[in-house]
This record gives sequence, structure tokens and C-alpha cells, in this order.
Amino acid sequence: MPNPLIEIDHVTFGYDPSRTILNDVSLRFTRGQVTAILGGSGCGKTTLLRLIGGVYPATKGRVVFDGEVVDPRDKAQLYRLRRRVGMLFQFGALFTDLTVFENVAFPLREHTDLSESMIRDIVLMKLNAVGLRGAAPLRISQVSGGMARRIALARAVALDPEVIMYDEPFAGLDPISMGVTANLIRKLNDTTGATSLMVSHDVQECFAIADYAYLLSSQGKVVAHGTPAELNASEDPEVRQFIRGEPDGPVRFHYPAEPLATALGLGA
Ligand SMILES: Nc1ncnc2c1ncn2[C@@H]1O[C@H](COP(=O)(O)OP(=O)(O)OP(=O)(O)O)[C@@H](O)[C@H]1O
Repeated sequence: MPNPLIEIDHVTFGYDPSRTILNDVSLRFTRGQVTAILGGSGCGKTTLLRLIGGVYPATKGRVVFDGEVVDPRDKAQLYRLRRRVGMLFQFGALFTDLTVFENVAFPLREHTDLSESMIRDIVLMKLNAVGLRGAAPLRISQVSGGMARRIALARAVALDPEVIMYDEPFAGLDPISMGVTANLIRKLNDTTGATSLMVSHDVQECFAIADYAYLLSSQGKVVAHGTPAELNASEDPEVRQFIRGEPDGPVRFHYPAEPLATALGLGA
């Protein structure tokens, strides 16, 4: 794979030593591409984004960002790296008591000393890109869930980040808003030349816009990776189960347990 901007190199991680969340995973994120990280709830997708952001150190292995090994103890490095990353948090995390305009202006006020008129122009351009320039004066409490996600998107790209990380960008959205958000992620990636990482369990939405995808198992392993077309064509039962959303397959519906009859004292 050519020229990854970010590389997760044989990373193992657990929040406490007794429980491994990510188990020797390797992923590469190519410049200019949209890469999806797919997996069921709790498999460690958000944790992976935290390791890239230097929130926690890997227990084993390394995270490499544009040639530099990410070291959470190196605060100067973290500050530099984080300036290059825009983040769309799960459910947007907007400031509900501020206007749409002020939400998008927030990172510009925090991280730059641009003039008020420059900030205004940038905010209106970012809102225009997500189709919501006209909503600038509204309060967050007055906008729909789908609009809120687009506002969060505009805020995530306010500082023109090189990397945009999306944590469950489709969570809680109706099908139309999902499609709109997916198209915007692709469009923002292509118009800004950014590199996008998208963590999600919405396979079809991700496949519609991703260049490449990784599939994580509940054991914190990479089960498969490839282009959406390659993964769609996979004969691997676990990949097929996940992609088709089948309730049972190699990934069992039942958590391991003794037979029900035994548990109920009905043994033969
Ligand atoms: N700060 C934390 N401290 C301890 N355990 C945590 C912490 N954050 C997450 N976990 C645990 O780590 C595991 C992986 O969580 P993570 O949020 O990375 O999963 P995920 O794949 O993003 O799931 P979801 O799609 O539900 O958000 C879960 O079992 C979770 O309970």
C-alpha cells in the first residue's frame, strides 16, 4: 500500500493489564483516502482513535504519524500532531447553548488569532460546504439531528486538518441523513485533500464511500481488510456474517454458557 500517513504497527492495548482490547493489530491509513474501521460494539474502534490521538500509549507496538512515533508523554509532539487532526466525536458533541455559527467558530477562536472578519468568512465557507450557511444564527437546540451532525462536520474541518477522524458518524441518523453525511465525508475528503478515518458499524454506508476498510473482531483482532469490493466478494464466513448483518454465524449470538437445560436444573 503506498505511502501511509498513519500506521498502526503490531499494536496491543488494554485499559488494564487483565483485559486486552486490541490484540496485535496492524492498520495503515493512506494519504488522501477514506479508510473505514468496522466492527461490532465494544471491539475497540474508539480505542484505536484514542491511540492515534496519543491519549493512551500502546502496551506493545507503535503508532506512527507521518513518520513520527506517537509518544503520549511528549506533550509538545502531541500538541503539534493534534493541530493536524480534526475529530468528529460520537453524536457530534456540540455546545448546545451556542449558535451554529459560534460552534464552528470555536476551534478558530481557540487555536488561531485570526481577525473577526476572517473567522466569519471561514465559518460561512465551512457551513456553506455542508449546506447550512443559512442556519448560522440558529441555536443548536433548534436544529435536527441530521443538521447537528453536519454542523459538527463543519466544526471538525474548521482548521483545515490534514487528518479527519470520524467516530460513528452515522449513529442515530435516519437513512436520508446517513446518506447525506456519508456523501459529505467523501466530498470534504476530496476537496480538502485530507486523509479520513471513519470508525463505524454501518457497513453499507461506509462501503459506499470508503476506499479501504478494516474489519475488527470482538477479540480485538483485524479479521480482514481490503477495498469494499474485495470484502464484499470475500468467502470468509466471519466477513460475510458481518457484512450481511446475519445474527448468527462464526460470531455466535450466545455468550459462551452451560446448556440452558443444565442451568435450569432440567438435565436428563
Ligand atoms: N476509558 C476506559 N477505561 C476502561 N475501559 C474502557 C474505556 N473506554 C472503553 N473501554 C472498554 O474498552 C472496550 C472497547 O471500547 P471502545 O469504545 O473502543 O469500543 P468501540 O468498538 O468503539 O465500541 P462502540 O461502537 O460501542 O463505541 C469496551 O469493552 C469498553 O468497555
